[in-house]
Amino acid sequence: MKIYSLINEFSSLDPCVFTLGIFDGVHIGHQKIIKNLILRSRKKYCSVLLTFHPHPKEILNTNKKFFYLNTLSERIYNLKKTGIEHLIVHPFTTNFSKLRTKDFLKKILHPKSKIRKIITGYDSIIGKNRDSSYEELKKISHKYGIKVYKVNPYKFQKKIVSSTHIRESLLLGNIQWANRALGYFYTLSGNVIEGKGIGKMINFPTANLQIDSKKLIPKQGVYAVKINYLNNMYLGMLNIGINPTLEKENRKIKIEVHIFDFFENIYGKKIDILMIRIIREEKKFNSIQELKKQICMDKINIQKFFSCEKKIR
Ligand SMILES: Cc1cc2nc3c(=O)[nH]c(=O)nc-3n(C[C@H](O)[C@H](O)[C@H](O)COP(=O)(O)O)c2cc1C
Ligand SMILES: Nc1ncnc2c1ncn2[C@@H]1O[C@H](COP(=O)(O)OP(=O)(O)O)[C@@H](O)[C@H]1O
Repeated sequence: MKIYSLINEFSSLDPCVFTLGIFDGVHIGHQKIIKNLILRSRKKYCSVLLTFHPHPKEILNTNKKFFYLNTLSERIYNLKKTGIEHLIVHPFTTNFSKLRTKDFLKKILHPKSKIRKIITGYDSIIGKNRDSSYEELKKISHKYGIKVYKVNPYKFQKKIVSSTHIRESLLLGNIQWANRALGYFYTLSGNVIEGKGIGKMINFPTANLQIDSKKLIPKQGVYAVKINYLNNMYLGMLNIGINPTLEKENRKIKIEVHIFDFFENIYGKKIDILMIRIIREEKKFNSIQELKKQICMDKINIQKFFSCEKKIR
């Protein structure tokens, strides 16, 4: 896959099929659009996907911090896996957002453009006047003999799959719905940093994860997870929270994982935590012994859950 960092950098030499959107998460709805793109491009045309970064909500709603399902490199990685040939990651700026749909489309659709077909999601056109953008797109495309195909929204359990719904589900701890909508396990990746060293003292060492500050952290609580370390998969339990039992002042959210049957020192190493399901809320215990007892119970429950999961498969 070839990557371009500006629309102008991309000048297709071959006729192409084109789609555009933000694609945060590259979920099953996005995947449906991309499959359609590749299907319609097969053999005859090259496939081109135009995306934007940062997310428009991050640039336009500055009063509310925006969190991503995918970091940019994760998004690029997920898009690469779909098999598209050309990816344009154009910067999204306030100025760019002021561009009227018509003017934006003229930038990419003109008599010399090699675009032959455009695939769009049910709401994936951007531009200042977003509401009328689909009609505008059809009108302008028609003028240049470009065909426009609209892909219907993907629904799962009667709910439209959208990045916004997936973000909401993760914040509510509904990891299963989010995973089904994503088509893969929601993953927190980063390097292992030092904590307080209490984990080892209670026989539950926990690798503390430092993640990208813009990555969405699911609801606080204890989770059954899988861990990818050096391409080996382990089972484990994750706590997302403020450690109210031991931490009196620091309210910063910590992400820490105890990996089952694992004994290595992995400070500074990269791990990926694949979220499977929430087990319980984080609680404040009266003593470290009570906390330890609960973590022992968590281990039993999570191992039981994983052994049932294996039997089903
Ligand atoms: C599976 C699991 C569940 C946990 N549940 C709680 C909890 O309910 N309440 C709490 O205060 N801390 C909880 N913790 C966090 C522990 O307090 C924490 O792992 C311990 O303080 C070690 O921290 P350290 O890595 O900084 O040494 C949990 C940790 C794990 C791994
Ligand atoms: N099973 C395990 N799960 C997680 N980390 C482990 C495990 N075994 C050894 N470790 C190592 O121990 C460290 C965690 O020990 P801990 O006492 O909780 O210290 P810290 O507070 O610095 O995280 C991890 O960062 C990792 O290097």
